[in-house]
Amino acid sequence: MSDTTETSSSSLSLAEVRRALELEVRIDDFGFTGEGYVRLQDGWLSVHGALPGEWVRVRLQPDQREGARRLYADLVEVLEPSPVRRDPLCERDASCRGCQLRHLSVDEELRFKVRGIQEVVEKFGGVPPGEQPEVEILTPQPTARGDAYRYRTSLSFRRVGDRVELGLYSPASEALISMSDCPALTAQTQRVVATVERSLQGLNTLPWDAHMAREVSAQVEGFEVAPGVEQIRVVVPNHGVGLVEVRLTEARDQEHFEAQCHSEALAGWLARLSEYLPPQVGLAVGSGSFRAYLKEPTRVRIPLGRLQMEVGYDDWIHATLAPAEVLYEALEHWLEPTRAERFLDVGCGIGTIALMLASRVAEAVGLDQNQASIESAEINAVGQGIDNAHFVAGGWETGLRRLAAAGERFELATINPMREPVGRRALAYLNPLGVERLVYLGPSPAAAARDLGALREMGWEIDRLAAANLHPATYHTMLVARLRREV
Ligand SMILES: C[S@@+](CC[C@H](N)C(=O)[O-])C[C@H]1O[C@@H](n2cnc3c(N)ncnc32)[C@H](O)[C@@H]1O
Repeated sequence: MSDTTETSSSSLSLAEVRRALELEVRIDDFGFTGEGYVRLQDGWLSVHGALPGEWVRVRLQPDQREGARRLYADLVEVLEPSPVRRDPLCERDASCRGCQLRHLSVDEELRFKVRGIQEVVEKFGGVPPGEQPEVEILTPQPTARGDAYRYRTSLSFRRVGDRVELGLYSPASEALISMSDCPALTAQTQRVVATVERSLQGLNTLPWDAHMAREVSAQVEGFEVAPGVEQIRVVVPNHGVGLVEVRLTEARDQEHFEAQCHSEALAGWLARLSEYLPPQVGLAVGSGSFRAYLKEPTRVRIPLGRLQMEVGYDDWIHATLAPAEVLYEALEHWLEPTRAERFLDVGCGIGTIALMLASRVAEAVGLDQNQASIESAEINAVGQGIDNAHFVAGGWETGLRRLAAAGERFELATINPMREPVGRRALAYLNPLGVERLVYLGPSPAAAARDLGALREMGWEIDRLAAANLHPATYHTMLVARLRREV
């Protein structure tokens, strides 16, 4: 009996798919995370890397969950390619899965992102497509291959027998996926990753302290993690000033952390790595809340538009530069600020938006729950000579309530949360704060659309929408919405 089943896909059932080793199927549409999916009689089949309309040969992944309505298969061969398929120009495309849309033309990728925004605004925001403003696209120019914008990457490290590996875990590969020539990284970041990778080879021959090895090594899927070294984080912005942080397995306390740092083996390797790194790239060792800097600079400097932002290691910051600059530029334009107005930056992080707007408004105030970021924002205000921007620490609800109780008023605001909705209770303070124009920047479109739904019920109207392409070649999209309220 042949292992390959040929059939028209939607007539298949989950049980039939489970029985087949390989199948030939027609892909129906995109799934939420950019994978191709096939509608089955009683469920779905997801195929990473397959495009709608394509006829493909797929192999069912092993160990699928009993009773699941969604099954997963790997793409074996594209038998009839879609006209919008492009060469991914990346050898690891099939195994890495970091860029889910790398095989899609840029125009189609942007259409996919616009459609995603329309769908969530309808589903969670309660606005039918016919009543939505047209979804604009905010994307770096030129989009060409849509790559090489990432200047930050966190890589795992492990030792497998005689080999060392530095890279990313992938559901499609046993080995860590090397990032030293990843086309999504800027050339400078690639170079530093390659340097660290080369220097890591030396770890194999280091005389690890037996006690330390016992203390900090762990077994992960049968592989021994290198004693002491868990993860390596690399940040290298445009003009080359960056930092490599070697993350040690969790330290119990300061003493334990220092014992790890000073172990002869690790210290030797770190000294060697420090010599290999370009002069502007600093080196730090960290573990949970402990960090020691071995080589300056201790803070990263990031050019953003006309600002030079200093970023501490506990601060949130975009992982891509050129797309973030496009977003900030659009934001300034969308807010229509005037010198008579006050501006509130909710979820201000290191203060980028407040500082960018400060010269165009009477006063800018930033709110964030991360005390370290508030301190960075203050440093950045002083560093840029801006004296009409102030920053306060606080959570969404407590922070906004405190501002409202103090009688503060703002005509303009931005809200920029992480991937969770801000929630109705906190959003309700925007009205007593007097906010009239609001731009919402939502890294999770579904979460953002829930907040938009809540705001609409409080009298806000969405008058502009955009899909911001902050992570080209991936399915990630930021929802940007401008809202107005009659006061
Ligand atoms: C996506 S970052 C935005 C940073 C900033 N707007 C920028 O453009 O660089 C989200 C920020 O929201 C803050 N945040 C997350 N949850 C929060 C909460 N419950 N209350 C206040 N701030 C919060 C985080 O600390 C983080 O700095």
